[in-house]
Amino acid sequence: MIIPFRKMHGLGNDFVVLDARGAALPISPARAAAIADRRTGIGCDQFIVMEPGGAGADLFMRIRNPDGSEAGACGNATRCVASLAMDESGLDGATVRTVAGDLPSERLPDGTVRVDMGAPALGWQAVPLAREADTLHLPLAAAGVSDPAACSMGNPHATFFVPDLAALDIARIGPLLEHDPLFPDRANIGFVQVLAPDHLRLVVWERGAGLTLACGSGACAALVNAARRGLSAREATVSLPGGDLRIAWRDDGHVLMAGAVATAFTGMVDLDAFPA
Ligand SMILES: N[C@@H](CCC[C@H](N)C(=O)O)C(=O)O
Repeated sequence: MIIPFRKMHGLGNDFVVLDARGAALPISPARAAAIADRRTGIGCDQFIVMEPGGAGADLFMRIRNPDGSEAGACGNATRCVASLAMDESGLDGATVRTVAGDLPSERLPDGTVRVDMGAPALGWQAVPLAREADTLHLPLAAAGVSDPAACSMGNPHATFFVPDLAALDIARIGPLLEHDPLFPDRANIGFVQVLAPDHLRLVVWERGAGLTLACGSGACAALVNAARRGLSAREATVSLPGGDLRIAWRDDGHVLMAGAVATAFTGMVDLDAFPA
């Protein structure tokens, strides 16, 4: 079965996007993982399938990591597929339905796309954690880092605050922390250096994906956790290796994320060339 795909990205956090709105596609976790693999497939940080949205949504977005696991949220992919939906409708707004909820997006005058990621969940059961703990100060540490804060943005995040990101070996400690028994569903692990109350520098070790150039939900979690700790304002620029996101934690609890999106290229993929 040969079908078209799009390669999209938000700040270098890249996605293979398939369109299953017209007809269901035979995508197993193994097939998604093989296509997402940069050595054997097209390669991407997340494998995205657009499905029919149903009433009240422009489309449903299914998210898989390169290890085949399904994720509840992907902020950058949400902005990418919302941008596609807006291109199709000619409107400046679109709602993307995910397993974690409906996410309204809008195109801003400067061409960037802003998504309302909803309210973070701050309770330990919601993250989720394996046992009761204060999500503002998790009992968790690894070489050079300790005392993270956690929240869910529809997916689990822990955020460490460090004086110098360059001093960390994130490729070594990231996987250890992702798989810590405190996280029954594993977790995305963010490392934040506070540059100013309105400017955070962030690197994320993503669950099921590893180091990425940007993680939208991780940027939201970083701002939420920094603000909860009194380390930042409720609105800040979050600088990631791939570029900047503007994050605002509104007084009504919703977190807004704005940034660039792009289509890198389009092509055709033979699904039968990958494991069923
Ligand atoms: N890149 C994403 C997050 C993708 C999912 C994550 N790895 C998970 O497993 O929760 C983003 O932009 O939010």
